[in-house]
Amino acid sequence: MALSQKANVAYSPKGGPVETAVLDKKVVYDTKDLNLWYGKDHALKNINLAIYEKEVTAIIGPSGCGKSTYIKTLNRMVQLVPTVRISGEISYRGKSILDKSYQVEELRTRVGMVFQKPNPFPKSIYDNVAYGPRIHGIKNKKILDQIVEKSLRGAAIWDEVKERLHENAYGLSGGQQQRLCIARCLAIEPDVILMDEPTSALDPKSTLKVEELIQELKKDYSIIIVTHNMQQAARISDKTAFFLNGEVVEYDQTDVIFSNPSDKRTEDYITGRFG
Ligand SMILES: Nc1ncnc2c1ncn2[C@@H]1O[C@H](COP(=O)(O)OP(=O)(O)OP(=O)(O)O)[C@@H](O)[C@H]1O
Repeated sequence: MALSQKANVAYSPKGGPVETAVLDKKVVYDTKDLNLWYGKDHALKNINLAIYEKEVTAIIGPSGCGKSTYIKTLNRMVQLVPTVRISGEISYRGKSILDKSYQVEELRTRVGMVFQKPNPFPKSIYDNVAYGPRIHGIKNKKILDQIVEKSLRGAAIWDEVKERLHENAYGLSGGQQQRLCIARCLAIEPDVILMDEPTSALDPKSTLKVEELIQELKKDYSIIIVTHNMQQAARISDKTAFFLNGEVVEYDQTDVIFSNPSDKRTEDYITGRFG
């Protein structure tokens, strides 16, 4: 069923919420008329996207269309690139994050990120997960133990590592390292988890585990995932945005995007005609 036909959901096909008051789910991120340039390269063009809480939102599209750039605007990581220039607005929980007055540190405690390649620190499994809480001033060993166990359980890796918590994280398999990175993310109790192709370096079995984990995590977190894997987007996401050449071509419920897209370019992409 198309989003717009659902009784309690108001929705604009181009991405913005129409009447947020009648939505049963809150908007976590609202992006309005976002444009981004790397020097002269216009990488994001008039992006309008409302992202809802406790859902999985997939960002799909061919290489170089701006998917990673977009999710890196959501935690302001993209502004680490010196040539970047941005216009438009992104609000997170109602506050404009592009405003100079917005404290980026606050955003980073609310929004975690998982990257394409697992990137554990060269530390023990325990210290990887305890790192964020320690930075936030938690020193009590009992509390840290609890956070570490809860986060590793939350990332569905506790049983595999509970006997080796003080061994180096580099001794884990790639799939385990990725789930450890998700645990590290959960330890700061984020609101949102950004995932940039989190399974592209993993084998099918580990991919499945991470996908199952994402399904579990969306009960408590809002997840935005960039993926090249169309089946993955179809399997795990609630909504899907199709990006092309820096624009959002179509954004809708995932089943609509994959069964009844309204734009020919979306259909061509999901049926493998290009990209
Ligand atoms: N740090 C950067 N400096 C300059 N240009 C960049 C930078 N990062 C990305 N770009 C450019 O911005 C455009 C969008 O890139 P982006 O990485 O967001 O695309 P993507 O859809 O995530 O691609 P992929 O699927 O290959 O990861 C590309 O033209 C790319 O060359």
